[in-house]
Amino acid sequence: MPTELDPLERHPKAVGPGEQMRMHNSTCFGCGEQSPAGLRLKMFAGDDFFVTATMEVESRFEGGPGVIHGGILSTAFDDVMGMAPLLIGPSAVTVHLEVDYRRPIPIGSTLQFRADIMGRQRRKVYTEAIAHIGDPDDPVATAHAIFVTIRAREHFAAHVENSQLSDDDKRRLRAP
Ligand SMILES: CCCCCCCCCCCC(=O)SCCNC(=O)CCNC(=O)[C@H](O)C(C)(C)COP(=O)(O)OP(=O)(O)OC[C@H]1O[C@@H](n2cnc3c(N)ncnc32)[C@H](O)[C@@H]1OP(=O)(O)O
Repeated sequence: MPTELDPLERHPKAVGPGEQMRMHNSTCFGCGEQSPAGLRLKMFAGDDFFVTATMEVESRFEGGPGVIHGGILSTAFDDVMGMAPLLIGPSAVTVHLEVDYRRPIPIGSTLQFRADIMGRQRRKVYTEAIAHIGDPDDPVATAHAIFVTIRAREHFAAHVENSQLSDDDKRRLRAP
């Protein structure tokens, strides 16, 4: 992370501490309620610059026998950390993601996430996150990611047609 950082300020329209974060896209594989096979992550704004989330480790997420698939875990980290920039400004997309897997995560467990904004420099937002099963001081995995803020309408304009969103939602996204 660079040493020269911009000041962090909570966005006036960000949801309040303790409130559920609004889905950034209802058909998102990570947090969307309309994603048929998604992770259905529920996320909450924390104080200052962090978000939390929980995820039931369902048997459909299995990788090795009886444990979570590493790609599923990194997807969850991506989405939880990707919500954090919304506390300080516009939507942002991942440009870099790294995950450290520390312990096997059993099917049937409840994973808890916390993602913190570490700093911002121009459009780059630096985040770190932990996943734990009850004891935040003993994480089962940790992650770091860099997000870059975008103008969402412009960024997705060429792709909205491929979305699972309803035609009405697609029209709303395209509206000026
Ligand atoms: C409806 C609402 C939905 C809201 C959507 C919210 C989704 C959140 C949850 C899901 C997150 C995802 O999975 S997102 C999906 C996966 N990610 C993506 O598809 C992103 C693909 N990448 C891109 O489209 C592009 O790289 C952009 C738009 C992010 C950036 O391109 P750009 O606009 O031309 O900007 P560019 O100058 O290249 O980069 C800006 C700054 O970032 C730095 N930068 C760029 N890439 C990297 C990198 N890999 N590692 C470090 N730094 C990087 C540059 O050096 C520069 O720093 P400096 O010059 O300032 O120093």
